[in-house]
Formats: sequence, C-alpha cells, structure tokens
Amino acid sequence: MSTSAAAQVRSVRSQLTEERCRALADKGYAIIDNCMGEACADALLTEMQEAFDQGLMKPNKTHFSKPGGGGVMVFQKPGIFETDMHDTALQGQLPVLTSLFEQTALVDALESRLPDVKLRRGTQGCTVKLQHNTGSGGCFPWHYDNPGRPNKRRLTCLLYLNRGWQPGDGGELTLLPFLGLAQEVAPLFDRLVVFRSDLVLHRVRPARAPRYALTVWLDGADGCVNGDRDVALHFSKADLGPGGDWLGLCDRLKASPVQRVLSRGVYQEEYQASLAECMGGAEGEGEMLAAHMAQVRAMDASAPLRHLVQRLRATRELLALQNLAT
Ligand SMILES: O=C(O)CCC(=O)C(=O)O
Ligand SMILES: [Fe+2]
Repeated sequence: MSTSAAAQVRSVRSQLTEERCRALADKGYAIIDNCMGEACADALLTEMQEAFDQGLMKPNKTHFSKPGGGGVMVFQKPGIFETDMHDTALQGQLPVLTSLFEQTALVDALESRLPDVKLRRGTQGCTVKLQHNTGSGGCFPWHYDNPGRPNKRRLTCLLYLNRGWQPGDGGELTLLPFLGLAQEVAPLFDRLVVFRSDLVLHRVRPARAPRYALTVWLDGADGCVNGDRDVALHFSKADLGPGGDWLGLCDRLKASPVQRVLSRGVYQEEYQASLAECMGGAEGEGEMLAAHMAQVRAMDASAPLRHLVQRLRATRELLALQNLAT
C-alpha cells in the first residue's frame, strides 16, 4: 500500500477533464469526486485517525499579524487539530501519507493539464497538512491560503475523508470567487477540491461531527507568485471615471490575486462574523476582530480606496440580484 497514494494521484491527470480545467481557469476551483479510489482513501483515513489517536496532531496554531507591523501573535482555532508531514517524526509512522508527501505525480498531473497555473516542479514546493476537526463547532473564517508575500502557494488541493457525511454534520467548505456566487462544498469521502490559493476566498462552516481533511499545497514556479501586479493595485482614473470600463475592471479583479487588497473591505461583515463564529470567545478573538477592523478603517481612510470598495460592494449586490433572477 505504501506506493499506492502516489500511483493514485497520477490518475488525477485523466480526472482533470476539459470541463474541470475550464472551471479552474474561470472560477478558480474544480471538484473531483471518487478521486483516490476506495482502498487508497480508506488507507489515508486510517492513518489520519491513527495520527489523531496517538496524539501526533496538535491543536491548530494560527499566526496572526498585529496591525501596523507590530509582530505576529499565535492563537488556536478551537476544535481543530493539525500536523504537517514535514515533521520527520511522522514519516516513519505514516507510510501512505509519507508516500503522498514524497511523490511528484500530483504536481506533474496538474502541471500538464494546467500549464498556465505555473507550478513549481519537484517535491520542494509541496506541503501536506493533516487536519482533524473534533466536530464541536470548529471552523475556519474567511481567508485566502496565500494572503500575499512571502507566501508562495499557488494551488490548494483538499481531500475530504468523511464517510457517511450528512447535511446536519456541517463542516462544509464555502468557496467565494470575487464578486461571484458562493459555492458550498460538502466534505464528502474521497472528494478532492482544487482551487487557486491566491485567488479563492473560502471558509469552513462549523462542524457538528468529527471531520478529516488532508491538504496538499503546491507552490508556484519561482517568480510566478505574488508579482508586483498581484499585490498592489494599478488602475487608471479612466477605469473609474464616467464612461470608464467599470465591468472590465471588475473582470480583471475577478481574475487577479490583487483582489486580496480589496476583499476585506468588500466582504467586511462576512469576515467579521466568521471570525467571531470560528473563535467562539476563545483567547485571541478580540485581537483578531480588532485587527480586522483596523484594516477596514485603513482602507476607509483613503478616499480612492473607499470609493472603489463602495462601488465593488454595490456591484456585488447587483450581480447577486441578477444571479437570483436567472
Ligand atoms: O478544512 C477545510 O476544508 C479547509 C481548511 C482551510 O481552509 C485551511 O486549512 O486553510
Ligand atoms: Fe484555507
């Protein structure tokens, strides 16, 4: 069984159909059900359960930047346990997961079907995280997996391992393409969700049943992630003025990681509510909410940014109404 995870991920190439590649290019995400096959997914789940039962997964650590460059704080998301396969102590004990960590078949398959995404080849740009949610309400607030420099992540691959998941169990992943429609994804057994780490805002709803998820993050090729145009806004007065191509600008933002600069303003209430829900009064909630509000206020203090955010919020409402009507 030790090589089967590598063999199975090779099949992702044929599962990345034209339609799924188009979804990744257009909306930033694609979903593949029955991805690894019953036996391999079972073997992965068994090792994840062993890792949790043996105390190899630790309470989640969330690193949080203090506003104004005041350093980094570390808090815990309640109910979430995690570990990273870079931890060599795990590698001897978890052979199937180790084989997933050491293979290059996944990045090769994705690179060959999605050449425009520009992934880093080899094993160096690959991170594997094991995550267990105890099912007592644990969740993740709205975030991008790649929030900006110096992060190098390009693709997030999430494999869910929850046999018999039912709607009331919660723990759905919600993906929110910029100015688009939110898509709720149930964390079903052997379902793989692939999305752009620098382009897809997402969160996890509170889980009411134990939940296992395996994340593979793949870095982008050198120089292809978080370039200048991905981290700083460039637009002309003509874009924003009367007669400017406003919807053209919106389309560019939908397709560009630079949307991250504006997202917290456009979705400020959503960020705030999900932070409070995720922390549930635990230590750090106040600091996180204060940091969020400070970032929103900083945007508000700049008149051009404030107007841009206001207009994006109005456009977002309009597009939502149009979508409801169709
Ligand atoms: O568990 C999930 O579905 C996603 C978790 C997540 O967003 C993350 O680890 O960054
Ligand atoms: Fe995430």
